[in-house]
Amino acid sequence: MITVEGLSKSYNTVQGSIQVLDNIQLNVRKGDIFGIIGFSGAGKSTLIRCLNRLEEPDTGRILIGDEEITALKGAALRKARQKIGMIFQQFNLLDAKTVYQNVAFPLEVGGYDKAHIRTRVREILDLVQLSDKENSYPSQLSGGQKQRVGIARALANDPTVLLSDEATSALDPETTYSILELLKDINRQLGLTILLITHELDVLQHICNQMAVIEKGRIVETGTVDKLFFNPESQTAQRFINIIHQYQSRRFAVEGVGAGI
Ligand SMILES: Nc1ncnc2c1ncn2[C@@H]1O[C@H](COP(=O)(O)OP(=O)(O)OP(=O)(O)O)[C@@H](O)[C@H]1O
Repeated sequence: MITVEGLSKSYNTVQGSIQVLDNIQLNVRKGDIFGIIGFSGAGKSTLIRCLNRLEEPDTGRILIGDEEITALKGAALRKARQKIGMIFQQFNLLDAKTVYQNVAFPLEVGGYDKAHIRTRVREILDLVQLSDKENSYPSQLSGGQKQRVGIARALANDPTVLLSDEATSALDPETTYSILELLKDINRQLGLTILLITHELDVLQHICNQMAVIEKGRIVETGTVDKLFFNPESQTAQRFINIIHQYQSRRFAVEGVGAGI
């Protein structure tokens, strides 16, 4: 469903060119919830933004469904982007528009008629359990509700994949779980392939079946999420797992037998 071959990307800065992604290879199957985990600065956001060409890769090929994204430009690229839903850490909602208008926006851009838009927006707001908020403005919503609007907007055009750029990082743990559960439901109900980036093992553990570990712009490990927990191979994966082990052993030292169980 998503194939990335030989993707590299550098940024020009006042200090010169810095290479942020180095020969990335990825293969995400249809129906996967695929998590890319890495520490801050590893290149996660750059990678996910290259997938829909919000960032322009230097080299490499990106295929999503039947489309070779890296071969498209102009109107063809804009059309292909309509089938790539994306959600963001800071939600990126239009503050001057209501919930209804935010979700309707990509459908208006897609040129659908008003009756279709009305039916689709109501259907999607029902799916994300926000039907009672259609006339509210983003400023009147909680963080979790704002992200539900973000998800509804991303789903409006019936995308083939959903990209999540740290979508739960700005949310408290309880709200994070409710959003992750919603993404899981959407994956199950719609069979939608989800690719997410995160720096939280919890997120990976909670919803992903497959993962890749990114370290200094390179994919250093891929496989199932269970493999990451039981047999971490890369330095980054081992650092993530060590953080959990240290936390558990400290709790054990403070609380004794049964701590953390
Ligand atoms: N527009 C830019 N211009 C120059 N350097 C950039 C730009 N965007 C990102 N970088 C640099 O590229 C590297 C990777 O950044 P990126 O945001 O992709 O990492 P990340 O893994 O998503 O980090 P975080 O978890 O902190 O968001 C960092 O060193 C960052 O400073």
